[in-house]
Amino acid sequence: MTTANGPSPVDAGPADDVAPAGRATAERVVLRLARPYLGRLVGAGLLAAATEFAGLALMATATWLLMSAAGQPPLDRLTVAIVAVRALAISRGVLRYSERLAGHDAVLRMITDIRARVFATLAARRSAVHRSGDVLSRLVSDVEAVQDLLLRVLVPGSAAALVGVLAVGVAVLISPPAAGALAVGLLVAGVALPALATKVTRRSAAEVAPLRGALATDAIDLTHGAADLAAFGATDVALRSAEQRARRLAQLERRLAATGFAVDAAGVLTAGLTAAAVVLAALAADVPGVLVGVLAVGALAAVEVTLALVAAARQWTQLRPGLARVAALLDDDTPTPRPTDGVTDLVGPHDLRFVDVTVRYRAGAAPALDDVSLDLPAGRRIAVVGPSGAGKSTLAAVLTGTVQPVSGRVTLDGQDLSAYPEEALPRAVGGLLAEAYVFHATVRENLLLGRAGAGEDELTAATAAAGLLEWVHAQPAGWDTLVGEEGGQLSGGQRQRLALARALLAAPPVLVLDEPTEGLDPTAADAVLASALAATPADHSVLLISHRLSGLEGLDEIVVLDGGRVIQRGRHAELVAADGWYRDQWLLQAAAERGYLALAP
Ligand SMILES: Nc1ncnc2c1ncn2[C@@H]1O[C@H](COP(=O)(O)OP(=O)(O)OP(=O)(O)O)[C@@H](O)[C@H]1O
Repeated sequence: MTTANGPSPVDAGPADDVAPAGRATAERVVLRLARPYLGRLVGAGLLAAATEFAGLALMATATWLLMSAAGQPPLDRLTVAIVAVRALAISRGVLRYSERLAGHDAVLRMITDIRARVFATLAARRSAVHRSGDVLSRLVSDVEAVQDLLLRVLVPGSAAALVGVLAVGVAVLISPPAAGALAVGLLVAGVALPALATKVTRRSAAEVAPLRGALATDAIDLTHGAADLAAFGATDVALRSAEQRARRLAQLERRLAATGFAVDAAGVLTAGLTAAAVVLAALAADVPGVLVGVLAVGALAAVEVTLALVAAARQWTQLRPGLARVAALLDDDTPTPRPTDGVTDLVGPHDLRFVDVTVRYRAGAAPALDDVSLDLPAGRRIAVVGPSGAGKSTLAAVLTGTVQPVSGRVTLDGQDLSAYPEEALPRAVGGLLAEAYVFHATVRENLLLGRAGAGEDELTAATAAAGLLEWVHAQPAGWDTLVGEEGGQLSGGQRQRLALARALLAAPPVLVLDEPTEGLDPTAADAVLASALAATPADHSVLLISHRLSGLEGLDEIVVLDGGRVIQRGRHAELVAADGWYRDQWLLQAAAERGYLALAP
């Protein structure tokens, strides 16, 4: 069955690696999210700058101390420097610790907030088309990208820039020409080299991110699909293509590492050349020998600190795709539709209507639903039938709000479905959707997902209606029987019955049943459909999607879809009496099932 949980038509969604044009840049979105934590982050930045400056001052003071001590001056002339060296060494450790504490505290608070938002957005966008491996790696690594942007790019980057400016300021007091040479060196280390690092990293980084996503998906496919791959003899091919991707990734990462080393070497060279230029400028300006030494070591240390900007730039380039995805996911300025007056009460019967609904999954593609109209007042029971790909599951997906029409209206009690808060809609419309998921939990827990707090009688009634009660009673653990990962310890039919029982227990006023008897033999299918319909309260409406035409005699209307269009509609008796798809299919299925039953022991 084709899963119709597609996106709103033509919506590329957050899979885009780059934030859509016209939207705020990823960094701006992250900064907006960071606003509540700005005070803490600025504090962390200042502490980081103080740490680096303490390190720089330590090197300069220690140099002064060593060079002065070589002249064997009276000890009291050195006392202040000795104390300063000790104080700076200790304060550097304390400052670094406080900086890490403040930075991580701010970022971890913020990340908790962002993670919750990402989960909420993904959950709300039930339409997300991404595959589980990709989503999983996004949840983990993209959110970490936000953390890294702050902790490894912005905080150390701004601290390095601040320390560079301070170092030049102090050098000016000793010798302006030496300060000029230092400024040039710092500009090379803090501006030119980071720009170069960004340029050389960008292209490979842009290819690395999607490759990592693809590899995560490969891992899921190779493990979850192992049995099918083996059955079709396709394991080698799948492994080969995964290995190919892994090799390409390794090649790109090697190239990234090599260019990274080259830029690092240029950084070391810059530090040496800057120190040499500072020394020459200071000597030319007749600066005393000890201070020349202090300037030389100070210049080396300052360039070293500023080189942190190279690492920050490199990191930033690698983080950008992830940041763009998180930003695209969270930068949704469209306000969540709030319930308008009178739409909050979703308990009780409802009147649902499709008016000229057209759905298109891709711009330019044929519509999956084409001008479809339906009336589903309270208590009415409709079946939607049609050949594979006719648009049946798409109809259910529109109904549950996972796919948005490109034109036409879907209304619940006269209000557009989109006017309802996403979290409230399932209380009114829901049921057994395509590819229902069975959780690795007990039968009871799987059922209670339909209605938390349901009593034993309700569990029994729903399970009996789905034809699973006998099986439950036959299990040693009864309701507490574990069903295995994705219901793997159940047969296909039992899994389907369990999902149906859960939908019947949930009993939303508009019950959607997408192929409720799939995987059951004809006799069982007829019995289960009849008991499921009988178990549904009379004032609840039902939209049944089925490829089987048996058991539809009692329904109020049968809508035949083909290529997204309604080609026939009416009651079963009318449709079998008229020429057309329904009659042909009915005769074919009846003959096939008679043959099946004749063969059955
Ligand atoms: N998520 C999606 N993205 C793109 N196209 C889709 C998506 N889901 C369905 N389609 C397309 O929309 C059309 C209708 O599909 P739909 O799943 O609604 O058919 P169906 O009648 O339920 O088929 P089946 O009986 O085989 O499940 C098909 O052409 C299908 O390829």
